[in-house]
Amino acid sequence: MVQYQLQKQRVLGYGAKGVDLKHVLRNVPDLHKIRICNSLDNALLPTDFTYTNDYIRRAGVPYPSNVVFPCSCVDEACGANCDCMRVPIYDERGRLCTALEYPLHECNHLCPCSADCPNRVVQRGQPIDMDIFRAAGKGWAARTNKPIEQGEFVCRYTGELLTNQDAEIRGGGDSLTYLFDLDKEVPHSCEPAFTVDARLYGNVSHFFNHSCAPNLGIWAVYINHLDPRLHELAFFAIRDIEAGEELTFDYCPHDIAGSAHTLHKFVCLCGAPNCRGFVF
Ligand SMILES: C[S@@+](CC[C@H](N)C(=O)[O-])C[C@H]1O[C@@H](n2cnc3c(N)ncnc32)[C@H](O)[C@@H]1O
Repeated sequence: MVQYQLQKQRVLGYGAKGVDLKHVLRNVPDLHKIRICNSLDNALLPTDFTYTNDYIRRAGVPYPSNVVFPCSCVDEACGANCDCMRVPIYDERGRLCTALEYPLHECNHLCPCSADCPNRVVQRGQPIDMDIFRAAGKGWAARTNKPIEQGEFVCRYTGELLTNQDAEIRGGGDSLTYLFDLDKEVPHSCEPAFTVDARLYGNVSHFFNHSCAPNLGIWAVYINHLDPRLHELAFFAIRDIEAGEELTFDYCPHDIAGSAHTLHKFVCLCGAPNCRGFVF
C-alpha cells in the first residue's frame, strides 16, 4: 500500500510514487490525521485541490449580518436552565440527539459560556482520523479510522461560496457533483441564493461519495450569524459506523427516480441493496 500521512500540517512521509502532499493538500488543520492510501491503481491525488476547513467567499457573496443573541446561561457550560438547552440538540457526549432536519443553533461569540459548552460541537472542529483511498469505479473516497457513533459530528462541508448564477456556470459535467446548494431554509419551489463548490477548495468531504444507503446526513448549522442564505453545512453519522467503513451521503435525498428532476446521468456504484441505480 502506498501510504502518506499528514499530521499537524507537516508532511511526515512521501510516497513511493513521489507525490508532494504539501502541494496537493495544503492547510490541513491539526485536529485530525488524514492518510492517503492507494492500493488499487496508479492514480495520484488531484494537484489542483486546496484543503480548507472554511468557506471561501467569492464575488457577489455578502458577509452575513453579525446579528446574533447571547444565551442566558451564567455558568461555564450551558446547562438545563439555559435557553439554548431547553430543547438540547446535542447530548452530554456531543452527539446529535435529533433525527429531524431542523437547522442547528450553537452558542455564539456573544454567549458567556466557555469553549467546552455542550452546545458548541461543530465549531470545535472534527477530531476523526480518516483515510482518503481509491474505491473501485468511484475514484477517491474517504473512510473512518475509528468507530463513529450515531449522532457524532464528522466534519463540515466547505469550499468556495458562489452565487447561484456563478454555480450554474460552473456546474457542467463532473463539477456538478461538488456543488451543494445552501437551500436547507429555502422552500422547494425557490432557487437558493448561494452554493458551495468543493471541487477546487474543500476539506475531506470533497472525497465523500454518494450512497443510496448512506451513513452520514447533513444539517444546516448557525454559529455566529443567523442569515438563512449563508448557513454552515455539517455532516453527522446517522447510524453507528465501523472503523474502516466508507463515509457516504445521499447526493439526492429528495429525488425520486424517474421524476422530471432526475437527470439519470451518473450510474450509481454504491452497491447498497436498495440502490436506485443512478446517483441522479
Ligand atoms: C463529490 S465527488 C466524490 C469524490 C470523487 N470520488 C473523487 O475522486 O474526487 C463525486 C464524484 O465521485 C463519483 N461517485 C460518487 N459517488 C458515486 C457512486 N455512488 N457511484 C459512482 N460514482 C460515484 C462520481 O464520479 C462523482 O462525479
